[in-house]
Amino acid sequence: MSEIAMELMDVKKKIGKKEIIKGLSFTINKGEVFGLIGPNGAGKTTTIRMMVGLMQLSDGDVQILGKSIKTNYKEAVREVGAIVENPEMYPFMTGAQNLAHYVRMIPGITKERINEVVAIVGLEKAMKEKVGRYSLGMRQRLGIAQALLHNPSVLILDEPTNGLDPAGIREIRMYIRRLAIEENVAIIISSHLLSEIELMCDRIGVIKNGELVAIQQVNDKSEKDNLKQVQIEVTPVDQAIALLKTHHEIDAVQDDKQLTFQSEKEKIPELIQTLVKNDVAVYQVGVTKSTLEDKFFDLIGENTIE
Ligand SMILES: Nc1ncnc2c1ncn2[C@@H]1O[C@H](COP(=O)(O)OP(=O)(O)OP(=O)(O)O)[C@@H](O)[C@H]1O
Repeated sequence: MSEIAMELMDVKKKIGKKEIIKGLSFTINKGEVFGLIGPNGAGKTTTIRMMVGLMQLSDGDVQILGKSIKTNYKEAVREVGAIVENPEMYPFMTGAQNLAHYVRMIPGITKERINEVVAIVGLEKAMKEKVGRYSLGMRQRLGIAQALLHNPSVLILDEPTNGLDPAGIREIRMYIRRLAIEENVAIIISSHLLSEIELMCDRIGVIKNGELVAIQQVNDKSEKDNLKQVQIEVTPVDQAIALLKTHHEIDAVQDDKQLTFQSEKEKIPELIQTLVKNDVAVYQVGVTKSTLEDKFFDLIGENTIE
């Protein structure tokens, strides 16, 4: 079973009277690349700011390696590396000087670790060059290296491909995938572009109006083709969500009175049996062919899907 790196538990955010995030719950595993996607204003940045401890939660909790961001802030945040706003880099200094400058602020980072992260993002040869001469993609990679220095369990990147040309996007994608595998970190990426994120993520969570509307596996093509979108109408809903999670490792999402999740068709009777055996009343079971892309067309509108 995969190890959970981060768990969002009914996370809510209210600013003034407006509820911006309305109860987000999902988990991200070590070694997994998780995409958070949704239209502009959906709540991605707000969610990420809460995940990294830059913004307080109004309700719920975020746990990183089981450490609560509310009750164990320092230890929880220690496990997170992030690029939320553009990382501060000095163009007149070389890559190596920038990292050395940054390291002065965090105790315990060795020279070996610096060399290690530089190698992970493939910037060995550019270390002696001034950052002002770097391409945007190289600057992003240096930012990623910086965020990795303290060996975090979770790396969070807000719109990492913003402003990059196709070659830069390809580069970042490659390093992100490599990072998840080699360092076994959980990587969370936000974007409003499906086409970009689909290629680098294992799973994608779709948010709209501060709510999670779908979670979908993406990278494993064979599995993706075999998976069905299942909707069930059940009570009590919370119990059904918990049962699917503990017995079958399924992340079900509440969508009005229904629960939606992905499953292989052959497994559906078994899932329903678990629910019924545990006194959950099942009123309806539906299977649709709706794909993630269809959802995006509904959600985001055609013109932003490339
Ligand atoms: N400080 C604030 N005060 C009031 N409303 C806010 C504040 N910050 C964000 N919002 C609102 O919260 C909602 C979510 O914003 P957020 O920036 O998290 O969305 P997003 O999905 O990251 O969008 P984008 O892709 O445009 O960055 C928006 O409707 C935004 O107007």
